[in-house]
Amino acid sequence: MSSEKNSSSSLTATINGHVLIIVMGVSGSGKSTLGTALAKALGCPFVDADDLHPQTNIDKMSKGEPLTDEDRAPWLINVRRTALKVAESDSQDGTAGVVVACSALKARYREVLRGKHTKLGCSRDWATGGGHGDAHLEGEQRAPTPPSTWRTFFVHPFGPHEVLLERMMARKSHFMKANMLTSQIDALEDPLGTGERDIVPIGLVERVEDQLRTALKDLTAAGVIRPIEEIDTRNSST
Ligand SMILES: Nc1ncnc2c1ncn2[C@@H]1O[C@H](COP(=O)(O)OP(=O)(O)OP(=O)(O)O)[C@@H](O)[C@H]1O
Ligand SMILES: O=C(O)[C@H](O)[C@@H](O)[C@H](O)[C@H](O)CO
Repeated sequence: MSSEKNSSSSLTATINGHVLIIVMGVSGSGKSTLGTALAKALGCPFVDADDLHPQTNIDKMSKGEPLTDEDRAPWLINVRRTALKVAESDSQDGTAGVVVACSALKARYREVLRGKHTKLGCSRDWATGGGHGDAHLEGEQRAPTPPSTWRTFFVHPFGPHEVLLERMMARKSHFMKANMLTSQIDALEDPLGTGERDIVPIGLVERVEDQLRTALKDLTAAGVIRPIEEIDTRNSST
């Protein structure tokens, strides 16, 4: 990504290599809001995983029924594959990046999003097709074979349930109603609790700009992105 592309925003950085950044969390936690801001700051595309849910999933959630592993499995595979495709089509100067807003509530879901083969607690290994192969899946559902150069990072806004509830109750036209919050919280496997290392925790009640600053700082420390200033310095010395 070129620094010129990012120059309109005050908080800017650039992708380092091939990077998939997933803003995860329960409904109403601010994934879309922070994800959009992060993508803008990085000058890379943004994908909202809610836009990739099949209509059956949306209908189910709209009726107040939580999704199951079986409902989420093909969707998660599609989220990763779509995100990489979008990033690759926007790739510049040997770098490719994309920011995705996706609930990614369970550790096994995050494994699928990292491109690792895993079972999701159902009879079939959705990521690999398991012992049955993936011949039963139609083209769009087939497991991706991600290039090994891709690194995946999760940014996780989390905080008090009362704040989440307040935010969900304030939005009127969203398909996900506030009565689904408990099931979302029950499903969440805290990525810090599971010892996952590619996680950037973010305070839910902070201003979006402060959340963005923390995310950029921690992703820079992890070597996933580079501040624009660093790029400019490097360019001017060559
Ligand atoms: N840092 C913040 N401070 C105050 N309000 C926020 C913040 N981030 C998001 N919001 C508000 O909270 C609500 C939920 O945010 P958002 O839609 O980004 O969450 P989400 O996790 O993508 O939700 P869902 O997955 O349910 O669609 C929105 O009304 C948004 O404006
Ligand atoms: O895994 C899930 O249960 C879903 O992805 C939900 O999290 C919603 O789609 C989203 O949060 C919209 O409110």
